[in-house]
Amino acid sequence: MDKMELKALGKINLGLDVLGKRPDGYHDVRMVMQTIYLYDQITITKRKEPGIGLSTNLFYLPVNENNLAYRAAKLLMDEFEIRSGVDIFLEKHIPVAAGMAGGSSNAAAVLYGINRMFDLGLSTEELMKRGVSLGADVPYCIMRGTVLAEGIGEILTPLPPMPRCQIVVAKPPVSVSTKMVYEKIDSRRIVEHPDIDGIIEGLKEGDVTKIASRMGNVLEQVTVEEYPVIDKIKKLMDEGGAKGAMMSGSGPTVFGIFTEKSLAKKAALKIREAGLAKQVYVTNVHNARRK
Ligand SMILES: C[C@@](CO)(OP(=O)(O)O)[C@H](O)COP(=O)(O)OP(=O)(O)OC[C@H]1O[C@@H](n2ccc(N)nc2=O)[C@H](O)[C@@H]1O
Ligand SMILES: Nc1ncnc2c1ncn2[C@@H]1O[C@H](COP(=O)(O)OP(=O)(O)O)[C@@H](O)[C@H]1O
Repeated sequence: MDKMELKALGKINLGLDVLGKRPDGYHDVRMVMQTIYLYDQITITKRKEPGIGLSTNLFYLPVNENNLAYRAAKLLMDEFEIRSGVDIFLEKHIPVAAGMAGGSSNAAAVLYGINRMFDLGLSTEELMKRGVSLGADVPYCIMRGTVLAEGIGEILTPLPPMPRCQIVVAKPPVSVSTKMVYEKIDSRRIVEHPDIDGIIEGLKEGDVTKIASRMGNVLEQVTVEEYPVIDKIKKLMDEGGAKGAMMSGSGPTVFGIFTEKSLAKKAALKIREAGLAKQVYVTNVHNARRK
C-alpha cells in the first residue's frame, strides 16, 4: 500500500469530571467520550527519500515536530527503523484548540495508518500504549465510539453506543489552552460533580433524553468565566429545543443534542446569525470502533 486516505474523527465529552491532581501535574479524570462524524481528512503517501513531509490547508498550524501528526509518524518510524519516508497531508475541518481532540485524532489516525502501511503488526492495544505518550486523548481517538475514560484519559472501558441523534457543534472564535484550564481548576473547590454514572445508566437504557439531562463538565465554569459567549450559545441551543447543551472538553466548543434534524438545523442557523460562532456544524454520533 503506497497511499492511504484516513478519516480522523473528532470527539465530544458527554461528561467530564476531575477527581484530583497527580504529582506530575496531570489530573485524574472520569469522562464519557463520544466520537462524532466531523473529521479531518488525512492522506499518507510513501516516498523513497527518508523523512516526514507534512503539509496542511491551515497555514497557522506547525508542520514540524510540534504537529501531533508529525510526532505520531516519527514515533513509529524511529522505533521500527523505517528507511523510506512519508508525505502526510492534513485537510483540517475539526475546529482547532477547541476541545474536540483534533490534534489527538490526527495522531491516532497516523499511528493507525503507518502501522498498516508498513505492516508493523501492532495491535490496537499496542498502538494505544504508544499513543498516550503523544497526548492523554490519543488512545481514545484510536479506539473511538462511546467510552468511559479514566486515569488521565487513557484507561478505557467501552460503553453501550450513544443512540442515534443530531449533534450541533458550535466553535466560537476564541482559542483555549487545555493546560491553562486544567491549571485553573486546581484553585477551585469543585462544588458539583457531574453525574457520570447517570450518563452511563442512560446509555445502558438507550435513553437520549436521560443522557442529555445528566451531562456535565467541571471545566465549563473555568472557560465560561473567560468567554461568556459559551453560555450564550448554550442558551440558544436550549431555546432551540436541544435535549442538552454543554461545552466539550476544555472548550470553547459547545455541542447540543437534538432528536429532530429540523430543530438542529434551525438552532445552528440562529447561532450563526447571532454572530456567536462561524464554525457551526450539524452532524451525527459515530459509534464504530477501530479494530
Ligand atoms: C480536556 C480534554 C477532555 O477530553 O480534551 P480537550 O479539551 O483537549 O479536547 C482532555 O483531558 C485533554 O487531553 P489532551 O489534549 O490529549 O491532553 P495532553 O495533550 O496530554 O495535555 C495537555 C495539558 O492538559 C493537562 N492535562 C491533560 C489531561 C489530564 N488528564 N490532565 C491534565 O492536567 C496537562 O497540563 C497537559 O499539559
Ligand atoms: N494536527 C494538529 N491539528 C490541530 N492542532 C495541532 C495539531 N498538531 C499540533 N497542534 C497544536 O495543538 C494545539 C491544540 O490543538 P487541538 O488538538 O485542536 O486542541 P483540542 O484537543 O483542545 O481540540 C493547537 O493550538 C495547535 O497549534
